[in-house]
Amino acid sequence: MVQADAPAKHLWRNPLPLVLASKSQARRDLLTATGLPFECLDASIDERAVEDPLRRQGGQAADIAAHLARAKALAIGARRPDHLVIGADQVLSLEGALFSKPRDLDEAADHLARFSGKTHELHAALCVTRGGRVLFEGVPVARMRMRVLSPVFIKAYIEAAGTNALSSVGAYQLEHLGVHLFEEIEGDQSTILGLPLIPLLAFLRDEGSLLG
Ligand SMILES: Nc1nc2c(ncn2[C@H]2C[C@H](O)[C@@H](COP(=O)(O)OP(=O)(O)OP(=O)(O)O)O2)c(=O)[nH]1
Repeated sequence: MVQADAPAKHLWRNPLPLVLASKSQARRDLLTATGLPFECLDASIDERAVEDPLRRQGGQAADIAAHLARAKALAIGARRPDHLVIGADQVLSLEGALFSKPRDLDEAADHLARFSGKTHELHAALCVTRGGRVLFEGVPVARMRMRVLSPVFIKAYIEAAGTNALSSVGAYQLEHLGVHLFEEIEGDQSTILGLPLIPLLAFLRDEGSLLG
């Protein structure tokens, strides 16, 4: 799918559209908001095969997210060797423990109970490749101070959010009901939603594909 009539196509200097190596609706929506022409392709990599050895070696959240973002971009880059390909990945860390997307609503409730009253970090890795070469990498971090959540609130929140609580690493969608969970947020909204747009657009301007 290439965004047909990209609103910001006049800013785009590259004859080829961007490629987003992702199945994430949040990432697709974020890149759509930039108005740039892009195509979406699901990288479908075996994330466990990348992540598990790194976790066994004591890999940190940022390092694991960076490896996964790079693997996704390179996987799709093999199918689009002339395009700029964007890979992204997000890992949540809380006091050294790493969290992935909850598998079911019970686990989502368990995650929220563990995050309650504490500050967790979202490590949002971004990687841009072309022709098998990594051109840009970065892992911006957002710090999310969650308010103290009662078990009654968590139950009601999970019932209201439903399966949307399973589509993100923190069991919340900040732009929807997730906003009820927080006392304070430090970081860019696009970093929190999983595709850091500010550093991405800065790279694209420096690289010459985007009008500066
Ligand atoms: N709508 C929404 N999504 C969020 C939020 N925070 C994180 N996410 C999403 C973005 C990603 O889809 C997901 C992070 O999981 P991953 O980095 O493993 O990506 P995912 O497997 O979803 O897609 P991908 O690997 O890019 O095909 O969480 C939020 O506040 N709102």
